[in-house]
Parts: sequence; C-alpha cells; structure tokens
Amino acid sequence: MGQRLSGGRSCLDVPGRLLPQPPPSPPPVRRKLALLFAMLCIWLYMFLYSCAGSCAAAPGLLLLGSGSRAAHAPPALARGPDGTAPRLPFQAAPATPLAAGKEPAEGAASQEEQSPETLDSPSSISSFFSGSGSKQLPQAIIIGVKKGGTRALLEFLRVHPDVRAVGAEPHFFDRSYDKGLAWYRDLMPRTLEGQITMEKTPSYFVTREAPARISAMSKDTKLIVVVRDPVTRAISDYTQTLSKRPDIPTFESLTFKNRTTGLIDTSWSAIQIGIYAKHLEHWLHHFPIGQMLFVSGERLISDPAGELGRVQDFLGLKRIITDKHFYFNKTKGFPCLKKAEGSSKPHCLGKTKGRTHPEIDREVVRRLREFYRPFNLKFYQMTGQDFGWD
Ligand SMILES: Nc1ncnc2c1ncn2[C@@H]1O[C@H](COP(=O)(O)OS(=O)(=O)O)[C@@H](OP(=O)(O)O)[C@H]1O
Repeated sequence: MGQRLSGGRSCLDVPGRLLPQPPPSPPPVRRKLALLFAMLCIWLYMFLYSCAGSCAAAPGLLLLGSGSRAAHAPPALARGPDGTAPRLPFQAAPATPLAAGKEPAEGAASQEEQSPETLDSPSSISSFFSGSGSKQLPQAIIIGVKKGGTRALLEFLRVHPDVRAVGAEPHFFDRSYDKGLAWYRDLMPRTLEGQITMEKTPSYFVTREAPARISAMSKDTKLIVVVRDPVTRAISDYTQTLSKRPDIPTFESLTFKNRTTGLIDTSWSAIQIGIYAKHLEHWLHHFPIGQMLFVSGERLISDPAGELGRVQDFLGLKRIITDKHFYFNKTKGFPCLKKAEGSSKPHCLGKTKGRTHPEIDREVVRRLREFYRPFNLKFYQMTGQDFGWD
C-alpha cells in the first residue's frame, strides 16, 4: 500500500514496504525547495509585471501597470466606462504643411527614413522596467528642423536616465491630430516620477497649425529646434529625395523659378523650410521665446557634449551626458555614442544620416547664401544667437 511521505506530495507516493521508514526530510533539502519555490514566484511576478507594460490587450494585467501619475492625467484623457479612449472636443483634420513645395520634395512633412536601430528597440532589461510607470503626454518636443540633426539629438538625449522618448516620429500635430490626445499619449513610453517624456517630429516647425495645437495640449511644453545652415540643409533635404527618386531634376534647376533672372523658388519646400525667421514668428504667437531652445546643428557635430549640456540645462535635467559619452568615428565622419541607450555597445546613427551630398554649382550656392542672409540675420536677432552661417 502506498504511504505518503511528509509534506503531502502525492506524486512522491511509493510502496512503503519497499523502503525503510524515511527519516524526516533533512532541513537543507526543504530549504532548497522553499528557495526554488520563492524564485519561481519572483520570476512569475516579474513576468506578469513586465507584461503589464507591453500586453495592453490583456485587460486583467492593465492594473499592474498603472502608476501614480496616471491619476494626474487630464480629465479629458480619462477612459470611458467601456475602457475606450474618448474623442476630444478639439479634434481637427490633418494639417497642411506650411511649405507645400515642388512635387519632387514631397512637402515639408516627408517621413524620416529610419534605420531599424533608431526605432524603438529597447533592451530586454529596459522592456522589463518599461512595465512600470505610466504614459504621459510629452513635456518637451523636438519640433524641427528637418535635416537639422534632430535624430542625433534625440538619440543622444535618450542616454539620459530621466529622458524617455518615442523612437519613431509620431507626426501627431501635423498628420494625425484628428486621432486625439489619448491616441497620442498611448504612443509614448511609460515614465516614472521625475522622468521626461519626449518625441521628435521635425515637420512641426513648418506646420501652421502646430503651435496652437501644442499650446492647447500644454502651454508649458518645452520646444527644441535644431537649426542648420539653411543652404546645407536644403542640399541635405534634396539629397534625401534624390536617394529615393534618382530621376528628379538637378538641385540647381529646382532652386530657381527663373534661372536667368536668378529668382529663387521659395515655394520649393527645400528652400522654404530654411526661412527660419518666418516660421519662428508663428511659434512666438503661442510660446514665449524662453520656452524654446535653439540647438546648432553644426555644433551638435563639432561639440555634441557642449550642445547636450545646454539641452540638459534647458530641460532641467542633471548634466549626465558629457564628453565621456561620445567618440568620433572616423569612418562615419560623425560623433557616435560609446554606449547606446539600454546597450553596452558603441552606436552611430544609420546610413541615412550623414550622406554624401552632390556637388552643387558654386554660383547657385552663392545666390542662395545671398537669399538667406536677411532671414538669417532676423533669426539671430529673434533668438539672440549668432549661428555663424554668413
Ligand atoms: N552624430 C551624427 N551622426 C550622423 N548625422 C548627424 C549627426 N549629428 C548630426 N547629424 C546630421 O543630421 C542630419 C539629419 O538630420 P535629421 O536627423 O534631423 O533628419 S530628418 O529630418 O529626421 O530626416 C544629417 O544630415 P546629412 O549629413 O545631410 O545626411 C547629419 O549631417
């Protein structure tokens, strides 16, 4: 007949007469079993907890992920009784970019080409921790400018432990505003108390509706603009389009409305985006200049730590990102991170950042410099910074 061993483990039942009476389990074995069980419980708890961050579809797990800050969400963002996000009162149609541009440049809001590593690719550790905290609307946004160095700035900032940013460009305030703030907030990574939520969409800077829309979300939003010599920026913009559509006309022919008279085609978005003073005026109707930070795209390359120091100050962050975080990669020709966010490996931006530009006719470059000079000077006055493009 079977005889139960101590501890009531029925799977260990054996015929009693075949065995000598077992001595009571030696305490070390019991201790090991208890330890094993405790470890299993911890592992299970960790699994469920991290799942709460990523398995949004699992209703039973959602509660685990709701941090204290969720309670402070604006009432307009509260979920309805059915758990769905409400439509917000100020929903609007997608914005038309300020710079419509010639057909080849596809307007101001062309999608950034991202190499896979620049999209959200959190390490397993950071995905585990992303299960805690709550999603917040961004307190700071990199609003521009296209081809200014916005990706480099965001990737560098993400190294800071108090910055959490969405990897891809949300394009909420220009293309998806009708989806509502709850949709936008849901795109954001989870943050803990004291962490800043950020995103970057460079087309916001030239989108007419963006200043009012961002101000309606929060008039305290901090705005960062990475600016670069408008002539180089235009060539960089053109180079990106050329890489996708090699059959487009030359930069020189697109620059002019009339090459003989030297009249610049300001409707071409590659040119239009660089008239920074004009775009800035729209923002200043909604935000004080002190709430905007202008980062030099050139210095972001020559002295990334210096520019990152200014950005950290502006965001009220401890200066954690310093010289020690960067090295100059000779093959890439750009500064790279010694360690990317959530990784211990060096990290340079992908192939779509730091392209070789085509050679542009010197006379055309000279004419463009002449065209931009008054706008640049106005921009220096408005920002109180001389970017040295002239
Ligand atoms: N560290 C580092 N590595 C690589 N590239 C760097 C870096 N810092 C700034 N840049 C410059 O960033 C330019 C691309 O700007 P954006 O990221 O704003 O482009 S985009 O609007 O998001 O498409 C890109 O423009 P191009 O050189 O014309 O490709 C770079 O000059």
